[in-house]
Amino acid sequence: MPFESTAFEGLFIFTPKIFFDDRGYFFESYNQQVFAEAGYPIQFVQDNQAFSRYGVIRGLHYQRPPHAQSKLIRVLKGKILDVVVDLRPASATYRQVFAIELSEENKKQLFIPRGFAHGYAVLSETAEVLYKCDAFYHPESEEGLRYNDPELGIDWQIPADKQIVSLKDQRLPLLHSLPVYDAW
Ligand SMILES: Cc1cn([C@H]2C[C@H](O)[C@@H](COP(=O)(O)OP(=O)(O)O[C@H]3O[C@H](C)C(=O)[C@H](O)[C@H]3O)O2)c(=O)[nH]c1=O
Repeated sequence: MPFESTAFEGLFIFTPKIFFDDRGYFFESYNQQVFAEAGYPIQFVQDNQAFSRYGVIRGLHYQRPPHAQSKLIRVLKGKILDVVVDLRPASATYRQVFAIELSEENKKQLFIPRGFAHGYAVLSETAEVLYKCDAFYHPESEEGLRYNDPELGIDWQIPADKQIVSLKDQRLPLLHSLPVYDAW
């Protein structure tokens, strides 16, 4: 089925219907009406695209309120481990981690509501990641969480000596020192 909920409120997986024929395939990667009719009335305003090679870990990032972003993540080429951390204090899954493989092959997409830190690790030789955001980039509001925080114990599926992480991300705060926002 196209929409699969998760144990995390508002976090869901979208798998588009693929139309195959002898030329190849076609699918609607996003349709605002389909999402709205499924109960997800979303107004995306910005599309992002990132290319990375094996071992790159980007994240864990978010924009603090009132510039928080919901995101719809998909992989055009390659395979990633997509990871989110629930930063919503009122959530039953507060400070819990959800991870999923998104790939060119499975064509799965992950919708991430506002209030989550987001990151991904590139598991293939290279990966091309596309994602839609429902709020504009606001660099002054950018915050983040250390990808290898022992309190989270995320298995990025990349050997430590192969991990490629920006200096900025290596210096992000740990979960216990993160500001807490009650409303996202
Ligand atoms: C996010 C963003 C970045 N930029 C510029 C700023 C930098 O000069 C350059 C690279 O940015 P950054 O190093 O923040 O890129 P990522 O590490 O991939 O950041 C993303 O990583 C995780 C996975 C996310 O979910 C966020 O969307 C985003 O924070 O692109 C822009 O011009 N617009 C943007 O929306």
